[in-house]
Amino acid sequence: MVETLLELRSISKNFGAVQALRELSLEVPRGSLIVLLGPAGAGKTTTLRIVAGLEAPTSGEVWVEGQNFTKLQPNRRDIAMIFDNLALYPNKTGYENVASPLRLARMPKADIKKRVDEIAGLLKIGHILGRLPATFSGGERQRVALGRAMVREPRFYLLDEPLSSLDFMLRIELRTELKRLQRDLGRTFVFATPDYTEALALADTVCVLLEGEVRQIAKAQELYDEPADRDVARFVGNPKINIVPGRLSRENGQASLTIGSMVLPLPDRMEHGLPANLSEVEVGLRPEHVRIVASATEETHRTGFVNDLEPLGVHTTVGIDLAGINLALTVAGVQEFNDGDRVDVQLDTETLLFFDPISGRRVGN
Ligand SMILES: Nc1ncnc2c1ncn2[C@@H]1O[C@H](COP(=O)(O)OP(=O)(O)OP(=O)(O)O)[C@@H](O)[C@H]1O
Repeated sequence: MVETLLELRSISKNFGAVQALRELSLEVPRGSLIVLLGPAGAGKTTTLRIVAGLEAPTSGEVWVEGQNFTKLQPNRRDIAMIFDNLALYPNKTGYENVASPLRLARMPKADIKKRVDEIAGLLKIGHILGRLPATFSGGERQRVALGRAMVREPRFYLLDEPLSSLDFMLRIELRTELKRLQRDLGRTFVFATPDYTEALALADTVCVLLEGEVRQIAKAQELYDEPADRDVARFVGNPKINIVPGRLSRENGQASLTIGSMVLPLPDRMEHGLPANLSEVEVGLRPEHVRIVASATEETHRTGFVNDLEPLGVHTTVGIDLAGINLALTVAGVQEFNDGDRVDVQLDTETLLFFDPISGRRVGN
């Protein structure tokens, strides 16, 4: 069994009238990479600061390796917190920057060299270690800073949007390296980000924080396929999921779904698990689940009209009016459409998501 390294037990945090966290519970197994995913203001930084001891929870407890850390001084926790704007010593070489935490800890020189070389190899910074930071590119600077943070071996690492100031390509490259570093060295990471694709690329497990509450803890793909509620469904995925009102009905054993002026037969499998007393629902359709077809020939085919177009390079988002409702769909490549063009589409009724319109919780299988 994998040991739980960090456990947050029902953490709440109020800043005056603002409730930043509400009964947040989370377990982090040793050697794992957990992503805290949430938009700005969701409470990610507050959570990390509470774990690091920089902020006290209003209620709840922080347990590390089976000990109650809630009231322990930050400097006695032996937890590293890594931010986005990591600073380097400008008048020390790359090597001295990376080595500095080990020198402070009075590690023997030969051991320091071994550790720095290992980290430098993993971060591909061996060739710049002899230079001063002023000569580094942005990416090199961030790599050296990460090297300095990773050279020590604290209990675990808290990373607060550590890549957010880097440009897109560099961010993608460094996140892959961070993941490899974490795996190869067997370290434990709690990584906060507002970016779902980053979570997808990095995480073993994702904890979705919305408005200070844990809404779902799951594998990244599961958040996409089986979101716990409407808000998670909306937050995860780009372009955004279509969520439209619908009505379920059952006649002669056949379930159907009415959206706008359209009635769609539902596969038997879909009906299973939908509460029998629920007729008004909200229906979630991922943009890729609405497909353009050559002509409307089957029961699940419908005709709509283009009312919006957004070319995004590898794909184009096309807005259509379908039976009085607006839906966004994605098509590969750059597509030539004009406003008002007629398009025939197929709705993938197998993959529809249903939400209770009042609670927002997902219902059905
Ligand atoms: N010291 C503070 N005093 C008052 N309110 C605070 C304080 N720190 C955080 N908050 C509030 O708590 C909530 C959560 O903030 P937090 O910084 O944890 O969010 P976040 O998810 O990290 O967002 P971001 O991605 O913008 O950093 C916000 O509403 C914020 O305004």
